[in-house]
Amino acid sequence: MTLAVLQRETLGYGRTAVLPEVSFALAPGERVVLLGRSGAGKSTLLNAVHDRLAVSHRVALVPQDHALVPQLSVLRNVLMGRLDDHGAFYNLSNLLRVRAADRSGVAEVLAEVGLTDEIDRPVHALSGGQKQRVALARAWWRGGAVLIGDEPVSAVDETQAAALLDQARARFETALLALHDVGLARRIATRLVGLRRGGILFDAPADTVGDAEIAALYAR
Ligand SMILES: Nc1ncnc2c1ncn2[C@@H]1O[C@H](COP(=O)(O)OP(=O)(O)OP(=O)(O)O)[C@@H](O)[C@H]1O
Repeated sequence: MTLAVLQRETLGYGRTAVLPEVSFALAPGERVVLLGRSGAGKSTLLNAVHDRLAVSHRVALVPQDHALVPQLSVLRNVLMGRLDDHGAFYNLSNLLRVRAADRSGVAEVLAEVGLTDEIDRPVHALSGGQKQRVALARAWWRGGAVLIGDEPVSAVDETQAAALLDQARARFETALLALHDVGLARRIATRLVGLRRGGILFDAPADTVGDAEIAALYAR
């Protein structure tokens, strides 16, 4: 069984093909990490898989730019992870006055990502790493079958990144992530996919991909 399949599909923008005739499948229980140089097409593939999956599954997304609302508090940004669970009236009234149960639920995920003291601060006043952790907390709050993350721990230190990826593993059965840190990729991935020059250079179980294969991805 697979959650999402691309079969010889050409992904790109307008008339520009970034990944011509690419094939990729994601199965339940897999933690797939995309590796490759900047511009190799990791976000392009991730977004294509997200678009297909989101039609039929609950997906928690951590986009590269975080997609937060800077003027709103951390609490309200995290609440947005479940906007589509409720009707407009619930969401609007909750925006004005957050229900106690929602606040305490969000406080729990904020504690996990180390943002307890930031719950009422506006997002624009946070550091880059704090903003990234708000985006992760929103995904934790949303939950779902699959986590899709585009460089989701790029702005935090390595120890924090490892802890956050461990949380991701505990919370989501299946994950598709783009990461630039190979050590972190090896920590979480069951499968590694290397993108280079408009195609997939390797797609294999993580423990079968050698360091030389990974180094070849980044060679000039
Ligand atoms: N919205 C867009 N419109 C046109 N071209 C785009 C757009 N987004 C990305 N591209 C191009 O597609 C190619 C792949 O970009 P993509 O963002 O998928 O790479 P990436 O591997 O995720 O890079 P990075 O590690 O820098 O995030 C690049 O050449 C990029 O310039």
